[in-house]
Amino acid sequence: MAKDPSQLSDFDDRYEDPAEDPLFNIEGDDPDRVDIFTRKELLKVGHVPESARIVGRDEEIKDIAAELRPIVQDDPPNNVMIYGKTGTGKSLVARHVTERARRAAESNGVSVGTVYVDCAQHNTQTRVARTVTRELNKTERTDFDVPRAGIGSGEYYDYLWEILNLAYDAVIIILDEVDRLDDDDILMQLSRARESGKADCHLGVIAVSNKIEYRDQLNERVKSSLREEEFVFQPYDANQLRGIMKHRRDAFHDGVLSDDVIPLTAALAAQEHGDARKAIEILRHAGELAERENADQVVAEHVRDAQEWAEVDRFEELLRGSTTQVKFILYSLALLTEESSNEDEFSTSRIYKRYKNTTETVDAKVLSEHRVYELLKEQAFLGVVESTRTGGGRGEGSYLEHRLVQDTGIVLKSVLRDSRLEDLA
Ligand SMILES: Nc1ncnc2c1ncn2[C@@H]1O[C@H](COP(=O)(O)OP(=O)(O)OP(=O)(O)O)[C@@H](O)[C@H]1O
Repeated sequence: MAKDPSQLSDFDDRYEDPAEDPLFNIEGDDPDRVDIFTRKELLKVGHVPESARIVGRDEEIKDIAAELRPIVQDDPPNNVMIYGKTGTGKSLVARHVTERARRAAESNGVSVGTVYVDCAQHNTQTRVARTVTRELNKTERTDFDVPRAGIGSGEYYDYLWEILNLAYDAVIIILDEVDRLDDDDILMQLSRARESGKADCHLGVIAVSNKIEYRDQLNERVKSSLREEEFVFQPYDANQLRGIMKHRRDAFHDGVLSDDVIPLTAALAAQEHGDARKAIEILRHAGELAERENADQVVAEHVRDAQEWAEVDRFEELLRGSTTQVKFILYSLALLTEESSNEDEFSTSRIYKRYKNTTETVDAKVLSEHRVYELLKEQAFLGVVESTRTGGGRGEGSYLEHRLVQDTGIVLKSVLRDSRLEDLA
């Protein structure tokens, strides 16, 4: 008998009525339990909020709209480049303005296609060309399908030019994290499509990057064909972050957020570099922690725990791909730091002694002191530790001392999340 593809397996369940499965039985929930969230989707990072919820970016929205405005009258838009640190609203503003431009143009009888591409995920020319082409293809207008695989970027471009000619007056393409592309030829293809006679459609590119030096890396031909307008988004201050979060408070049920939660979350995110993504993530996670604890309210302590969780996560991301040996070294340095109340910089030989101790405890291979020194220098290059040269006393040579950049608690927690280091915990 053919299997129902929606079934994950032949699930031989003990519960006749699946609603009785205790893991998922919502009837058994405590009736006094307070629901924390009412519209959690407002706290999702990819969520594009309506205008009223966008705070402190009026000028940027106006400026970028001015670059796209020509499409409303079926004239060519300008290309735009948006720079700024992470979480400063670049993607949000790009998507928001693009959608408004599309609606305004459509109501004026100009048909506009829009595509958003995350170049961190689609980092080759073929992948971007495929995403753009397949998303823009409207079979009812073009009467053909675009293959998912088996063709190269050149063929995707051929499809794309045909789609642009058949289906649209103008198209706006957002290339987010554009610096992650392994080849900038796509920028040239798109910006030259019309003048080279390939597409009879206005094409605007909004490229987004958090690397301000990105433009200098572009090849001259790309720069001259893109001729884009540049905008730099500044980080948010604590006031703006507070505003951003207040406009999402209806993600929570009334009365669930204690008064100090939003100011504290804003202050913590502002201390970093005014990252709205981080602020929203901390707020969501604080809510989840309260939910898990069955608490009636989200309070300051949930925010602090959520912030620590975010830092451990970020640090773990930085360590992803590091060997177990590197983690032994960082673990040893963290312990040394914790044990010493008045110093946080240690010579390689002190770290090595501690490291030997650590590896022996779990019966792991012990590297040579020189190798540990090299690995510490590698970690300094990655920004995990800071190594400074110290002059020895008389007759002694100078040597390196190493210090953890991140809080020891965070380092210990991230390192111990690795199951291979479980025994140390
Ligand atoms: N001005 C704002 N008003 C309301 N929400 C905002 C604002 N700026 C950013 N956000 C929210 O913060 C989160 C991160 O914003 P966004 O993705 O636009 O940042 P970004 O600058 O593109 O970051 P990255 O470079 O890391 O991609 C999103 O959830 C977004 O909705």
